[in-house]
Amino acid sequence: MLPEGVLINGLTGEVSPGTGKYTKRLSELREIFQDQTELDRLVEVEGDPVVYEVIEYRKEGSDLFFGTTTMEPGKVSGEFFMTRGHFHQRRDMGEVYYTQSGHGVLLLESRKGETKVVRMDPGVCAFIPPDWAHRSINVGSEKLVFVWVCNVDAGHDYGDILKHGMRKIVVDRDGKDTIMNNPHYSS
Ligand SMILES: O=P(O)(O)OC[C@H]1O[C@](O)(CO)[C@@H](O)[C@@H]1O
Ligand SMILES: [Fe+2]
Repeated sequence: MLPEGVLINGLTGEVSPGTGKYTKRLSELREIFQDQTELDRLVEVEGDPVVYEVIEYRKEGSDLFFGTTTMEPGKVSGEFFMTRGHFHQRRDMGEVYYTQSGHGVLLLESRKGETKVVRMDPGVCAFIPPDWAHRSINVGSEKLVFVWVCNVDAGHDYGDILKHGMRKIVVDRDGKDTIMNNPHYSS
C-alpha cells in the first residue's frame, strides 16, 4: 500500500482515481418519502431521476476509506431529495462529512431519540459521532457535493431508519427549508 493524492472535483463529485460507484434513483427510495403517489408520478413523468451518486476510494488493507456523495436538487411534494439514512453497524465508529458545494442539511438522530441538525454549506466539516443515525438532504437548487471519510469496518445498518423513519423531515415551506416532525414516524 502506497500513499496517493486523490483529486476530488468539488462541483461534480468526480474522484480520480475512484475505485467504485453507485447511483440511487427515485424509485429505489420510495419508502423514505411521505408522498409515494407523487413519487410514482415523478418517476413516470421524469423517467426515474437520479437522487444521488456515491463514488469511493478504497484500498485493500486500509482502515479508512473516503469518497464523495453528489446529491441532485429536487423535491417530492415539497420534501427535499435525501439519502436513505443509516446507523453504522459498528456502534463505536463515526464519520466525517466535508461539504464542497451546494447547500444541505445533515439530519442526525441518536439511539436515545435526540435530534441534531448540521447545516451543510461549503467549508463546513461535520462530525458525526458514533451511534448517531445520519441522513443528508439537498435543500438547495444546485448539486450538493460532500466528501465523507469513514472506517472500512463501520458498515451500514439501514433497518431501523427504514422501519421507523426519522423523527424529523425537511420540507420546503414558502421557499424556506423547514424542519418538521415526521407524521409517519413510528417508535
Ligand atoms: O448510505 P446512504 O444512507 O444511502 O447514504 C449515502 C451516504 O452515506 C455513505 O454511506 C457514507 O456513510 C456514503 O456512501 C454516502 O454519504
Ligand atoms: Fe455513514
